Amino acid sequence: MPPRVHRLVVHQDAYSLRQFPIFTPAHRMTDPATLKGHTPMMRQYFGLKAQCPDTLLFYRMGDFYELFFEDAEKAARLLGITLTSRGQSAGQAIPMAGVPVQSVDGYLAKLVRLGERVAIGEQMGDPATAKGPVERAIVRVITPGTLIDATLLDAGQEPLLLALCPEGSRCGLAWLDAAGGRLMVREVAATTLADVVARRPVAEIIAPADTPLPPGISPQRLQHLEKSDFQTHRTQAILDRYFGERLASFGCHDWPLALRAAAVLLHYAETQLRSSLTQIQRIHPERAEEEIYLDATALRALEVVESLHEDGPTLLTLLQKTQTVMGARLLRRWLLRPLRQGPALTARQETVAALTSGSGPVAIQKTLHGIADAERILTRIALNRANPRDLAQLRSTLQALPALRAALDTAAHPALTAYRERIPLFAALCALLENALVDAPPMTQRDGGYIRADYDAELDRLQQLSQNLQEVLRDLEQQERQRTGIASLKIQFNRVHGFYIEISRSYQGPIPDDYRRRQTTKNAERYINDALKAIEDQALSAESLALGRERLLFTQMLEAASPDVPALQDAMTAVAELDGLSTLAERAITLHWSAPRLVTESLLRIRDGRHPVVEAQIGSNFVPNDLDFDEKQRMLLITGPNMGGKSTYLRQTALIILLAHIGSWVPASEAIIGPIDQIFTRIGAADDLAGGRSTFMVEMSETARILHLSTAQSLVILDEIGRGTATYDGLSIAWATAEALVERGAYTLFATHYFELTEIDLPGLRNAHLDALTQGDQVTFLHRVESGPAAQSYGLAVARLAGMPDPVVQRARHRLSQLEDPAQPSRSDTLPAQLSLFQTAPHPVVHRLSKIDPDQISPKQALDLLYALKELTQ
Ligand SMILES: Nc1ncnc2c1ncn2[C@@H]1O[C@H](COP(=O)(O)OP(=O)(O)OP(=O)(O)O)[C@@H](O)[C@H]1O
Repeated sequence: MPPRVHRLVVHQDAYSLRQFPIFTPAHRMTDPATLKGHTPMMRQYFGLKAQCPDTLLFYRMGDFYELFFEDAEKAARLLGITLTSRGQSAGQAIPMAGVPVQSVDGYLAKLVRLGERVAIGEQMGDPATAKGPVERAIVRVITPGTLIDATLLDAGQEPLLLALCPEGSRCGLAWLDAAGGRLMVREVAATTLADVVARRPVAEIIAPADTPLPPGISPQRLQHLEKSDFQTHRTQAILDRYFGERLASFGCHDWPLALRAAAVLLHYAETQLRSSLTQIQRIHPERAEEEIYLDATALRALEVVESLHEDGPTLLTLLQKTQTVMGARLLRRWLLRPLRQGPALTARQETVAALTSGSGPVAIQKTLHGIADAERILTRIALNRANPRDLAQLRSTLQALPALRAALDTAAHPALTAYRERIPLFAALCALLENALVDAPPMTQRDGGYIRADYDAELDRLQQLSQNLQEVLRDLEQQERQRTGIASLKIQFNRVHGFYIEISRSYQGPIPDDYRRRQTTKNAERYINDALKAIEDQALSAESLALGRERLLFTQMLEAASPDVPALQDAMTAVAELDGLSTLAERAITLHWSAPRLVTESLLRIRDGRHPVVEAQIGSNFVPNDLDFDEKQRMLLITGPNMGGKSTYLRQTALIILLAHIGSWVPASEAIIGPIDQIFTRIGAADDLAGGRSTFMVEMSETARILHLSTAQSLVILDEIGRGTATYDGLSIAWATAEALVERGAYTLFATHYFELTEIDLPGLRNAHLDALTQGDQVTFLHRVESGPAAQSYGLAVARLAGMPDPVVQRARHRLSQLEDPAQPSRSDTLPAQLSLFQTAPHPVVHRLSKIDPDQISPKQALDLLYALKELTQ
């Protein structure tokens, strides 16, 4: 089936539900011929479904959201809910599945995690007054890339929506973090698009029809839109509506494709959310020349934010001591996008330095405790989707600000005073929230109870009325007991059936004439009479008036907060930065790190460098090592035993450089670092069977990328390349790669088990090895990097250490001595011939058979050969 292409219609007016542009493709069910014979309600359902054909439609019916037809079957499968059927429409039973409105969030969260899109069809009219089915409308479409509700979002994650706008050899990209209110853009050569997309996990992608699926993205995540949606005249109107004249000040006017992507992105998101994205105040251009490029492979191999093993430690988990979730997410963003030397990085370094001096970071950190996830709350306020608890959390955030500012004042350091200026107090808004909201408001407005007593006289009056009712009811109960003589009679209330007079079944006497039956239960009959009905009407109207009044007051509060949203967003950005930076300061002190020196000369000098994550696990047993690269000395070829610490040394160098470029201190006693533009890694064996690439193919394509893209300012880490193929092929590839990188002048750490490579004699290349001691068959790793090549190989000792059976180790030793001793039969007799790329080794039996000529051997020789072949199969 060809992919469905949606069309977005550009609207320039303010948004309202009714005028909202909807995707155009018509659902087959809206065909008048198909609709014939269906009930009015089902016709309404098909009308809504036609607006959002590729979604699961949650159709509100009273206290449930119902799904019908294929949606019901799919939801039943994905959510494990019961599939039933509802009456008949057009002569057929309608498959149906439903979820209670009260618990819908959990189900939505699950569907969104599975990458599904859900349309919410709400009841808009009053069921009591509606003729025919009550009016319904799609109030929003929930998609994985446009989440803003706290219940659907993981606090630590930032689901991103990405728009692509390719044209010729270039492509514009725009990412939206809808909940955080951030929009980032970039423009790249089409050849690097796949890399740039892979670097940042995205929840959903939109692109013009025919755009191929970027690698690693599941087809379900990609939405194709009409190409015309990306045309400049349409996109410009959207940008004008959002940013007007300010657009020119964002510094991305020279990126027309990125701006078009941004516009389509905004329009797509507002179409799903059915609201203008007023939380988006600006566009952040991401310029390649400002950042250190670390591709997805390097991020994975270095275990920066995700471990290669389930729940394993990462650099992020080591750093993640932030006080707020905003700070936690920011730290993650910093790690994914390290900065090159420049004012932004210098400012972070200066703040971290300021926070490590004086009374240390703890004074600031203590004041951050009460601060909630305010940036997401502000988005919900901007979109009119905030709930009472959101406002209470905003209140506690505002209440924490004076102490934070006081702590910044006390620190009296220019770097920190600058932050003080970025965090105003919002005293009026804080006072409003303190006066209006109860201490612990409920999550939803549904049942009221979130506005403080004494805040509004009218609300107090209405609430008084409904509370007095308790007394009135008690009086009536007393009266009725006396009048009827039924001692067990009770007057009660429940939400479904309202007020009732309950008479237990144990009472067998006559029931008063004015009692009308309301409900029968197992143990009792429930009645109502005129007196109780009058009280009920009064109560319900007082209650609904009070609820309405609370809603009105809440809306007024949101309106009062709205003008402060942009300034509050800026303040929260400053708070998140302070949290991130004070965490880096705390880590620097606790983990005994030192401030790196970023210099403009071409050099890398590390004294006593450590791998921060390995050190966190083994503590003082970690052996620090140095590294010295300068203008002349650019490559280190590292040999040494398995388990000696080669990979650890390689990775720690990359991590130290990464940490230095997020503004952090580093695990070394000294680090002097010249300009770095990119970090590349080729580590470990990973295949990509789903992508149709073998281990060796992955290894070669990663190496090829490094050879194409690295420069004299790049750090390149190569861990045993060439292993995945025949020895001589692998060795030759490793050799040629090493030579190419030396010529390129990239800072290269090259770990290898090919001792032959230590013979390369080129200026700029130096040999080093990881030290180990052997005694008999025992090997002790010293984990110290020493200069010169390793003296011997320790493979067999390590194999024994790993528990290989003794006979196998013995046999290997024997084989090794044969291979190493030139007097022994030549290699070509004992080993199959060297294999070239992509060939597989023939089985020894085949090898032996290929050498004989059956016409030339006697029956006796044939029998001997048969026995020999049999033995080879053992
Ligand atoms: N500097 C060090 N100090 C203390 N222990 C270390 C150090 N470096 C590595 N180790 C320990 O040695 C183990 C093996 O290290 P690593 O994986 O770096 O070895 P390797 O030489 O790359 O091995 P192989 O060649 O088999 O890949 C690590 O898991 C760690 O526990």
